[in-house]
Amino acid sequence: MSLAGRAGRAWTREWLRNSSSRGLNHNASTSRWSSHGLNASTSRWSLLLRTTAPCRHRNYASQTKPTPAQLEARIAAIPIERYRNFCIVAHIDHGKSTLSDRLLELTGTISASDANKQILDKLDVERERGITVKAQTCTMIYKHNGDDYLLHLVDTPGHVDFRAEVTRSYASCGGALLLIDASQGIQAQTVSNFHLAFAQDLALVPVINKIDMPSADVPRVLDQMETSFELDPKKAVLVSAKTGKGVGALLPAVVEGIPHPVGDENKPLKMLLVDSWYDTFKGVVLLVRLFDGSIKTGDNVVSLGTGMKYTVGQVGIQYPNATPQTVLRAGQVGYVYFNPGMKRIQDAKLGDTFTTVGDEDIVEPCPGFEEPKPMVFVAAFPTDQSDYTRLADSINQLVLNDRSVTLQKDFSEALGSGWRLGFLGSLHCSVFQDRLRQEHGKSIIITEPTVPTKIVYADESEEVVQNPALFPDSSDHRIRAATLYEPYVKATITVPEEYLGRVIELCEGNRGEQKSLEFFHTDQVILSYDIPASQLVDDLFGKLKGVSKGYATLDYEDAGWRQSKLVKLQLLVNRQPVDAICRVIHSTQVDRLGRQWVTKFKEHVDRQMFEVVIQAVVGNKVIARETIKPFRKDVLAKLHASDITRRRKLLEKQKEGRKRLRAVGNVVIDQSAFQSFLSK
Ligand SMILES: Nc1nc2c(ncn2[C@@H]2O[C@H](COP(=O)(O)OP(=O)(O)OP(=O)(O)O)[C@@H](O)[C@H]2O)c(=O)[nH]1
Repeated sequence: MSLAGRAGRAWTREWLRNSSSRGLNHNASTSRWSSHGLNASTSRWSLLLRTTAPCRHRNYASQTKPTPAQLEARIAAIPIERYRNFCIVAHIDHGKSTLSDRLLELTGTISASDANKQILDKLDVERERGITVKAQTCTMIYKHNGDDYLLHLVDTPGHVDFRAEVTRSYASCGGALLLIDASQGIQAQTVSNFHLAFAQDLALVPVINKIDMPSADVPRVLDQMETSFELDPKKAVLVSAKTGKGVGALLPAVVEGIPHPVGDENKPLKMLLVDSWYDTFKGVVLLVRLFDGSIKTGDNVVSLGTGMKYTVGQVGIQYPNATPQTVLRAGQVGYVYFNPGMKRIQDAKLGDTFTTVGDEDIVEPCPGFEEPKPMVFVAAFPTDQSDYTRLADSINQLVLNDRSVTLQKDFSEALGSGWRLGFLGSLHCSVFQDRLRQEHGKSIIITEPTVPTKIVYADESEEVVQNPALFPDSSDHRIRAATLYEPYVKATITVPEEYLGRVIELCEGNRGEQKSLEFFHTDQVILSYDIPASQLVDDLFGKLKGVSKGYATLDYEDAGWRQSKLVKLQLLVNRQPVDAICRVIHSTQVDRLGRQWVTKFKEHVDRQMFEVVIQAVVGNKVIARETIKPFRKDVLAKLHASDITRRRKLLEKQKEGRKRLRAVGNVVIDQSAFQSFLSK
């Protein structure tokens, strides 16, 4: 039976609730590009263009781009019945950004030369990695059967860490293009995106992309779509986003298959805050969806969430860059910023509703979005403490534009002052790390990613510990009577049957618990596992790719806390804990990790004038130990054998030196040792 049929709407809605409770909410944004001196709104769209090869064989005639005055007049003449708000959702790399680019060209919103200019202008983490981390939006005008249609397109990120971007995009859309790669077929994120859209009653237009590839197998994908999602194969649009083949049929399918938004321009303003980003000159810019009413420069509006009042400075649309408009109307998606500008990104609460001052009591707020919940934590320290301020400035700048990153000051005996940062997932964390490393090179130390732990004490009080160094020691009597919990995820894995055995072995080896296994095509399997989040963070995705020759795909959602046998593993150097090297892990992993730590740390510590003992311990129990023999400086080499007094004096001095260092436990370890140890 199909996924849709089997699961049913109730199940899917439950799935949606769970996935939104994960609170993924990435907002990597534009000032990142602004820091390179780029215009914020121009750069937002650049992500759409970054992976796009110039279209050499267009199979469609693109429409011409109107002047700003023509644009405004044309938009004003379009009734809400001819609006279509839609997004493109797909598994990672199935071609969303490339297809979006083709649609922009087709509607005359960009020209090939615009695209090339932007491609040349941009250099950023997403482009280097070829992934989208941020939903990008754009308005287009499309002439269909003689009438203008106002289309609002959202290109969503494919990677699971940025799912909140997709969830939020759905709030401003009436439908979605569900894009599937003709050679790969349905993959993990196709399944989860389908469920998300299905649960929100969104109209779906199935699109099969990459039909130009020699390995494309369209009948197979059509069959998968029908059996798994009960989608009518006859409704699928077959395209090559790369060559442009078939793309001309897509927008008629959007106009006919996706319903127009519902709203009344004459009612009081009801405006949902979908996204926001920081601009150095304008302050916080809001991406909004108008449900009712209209908004224009000079209007006084109020946030129903915070009660704060603002005067509108400018309204406009992304076309594809910020294009001012006189007015935004019910059903439209556009941007708004205030004058004076909103200063703090925290004041822009995603999911908040705005209305006109005076209408607060008559407008019902929209349901809103869940707050983001960080899942992966790392600590960052400057290698040289004199770099602290410089590093603080750039971390603050990055966090200002990515509200889903949490930031706290941290201090480590070993590494000095630094910060503890929380992220939505491993990719989110590594994109941020890359960004910091690009700017600071070897002058930054970043600790291994960890997940939080929940402690429920005997008196039923609870504590969530994000920094393992602050996890109570086993000598603390309260922890001995406490119950410990670790976060779990529900992982959905798709894999060809031939790798099934190895994937199951990997999941079980990572403490996974199988929930279901089903074939969704003759040789394709969907597996569902409950897995500890700590295992996921420990590069489960990379390992999965390894055992399946790159064919397995993974998607996950928060599955809450589970009771677990956790212990705190610490690294001691001459009996002093090295607080930067400390983990709360499952008891079964202690021996392996303990041995690994001491062996690896030994490699990075130079011999000293005294013996250095490296231990991995759980409480008082030593799990593994390594010793670095003292470096016996041959102070006597040059002395004549008969000079006994001088010989004794020198030996005494050397012994004294060793004793002093040992006595204070002050093993001098070069920071680069931590850097080499902590970098994988
Ligand atoms: N042969 C072929 N390649 C394509 C086609 N569409 C996209 N690609 C290629 O597939 C790769 C991924 O395309 P993107 O548009 O970045 O995919 P995406 O889904 O936006 O990626 P994420 O946003 O990171 O999930 C790029 O190398 C594209 O050039 C197509 O129709 N045919």
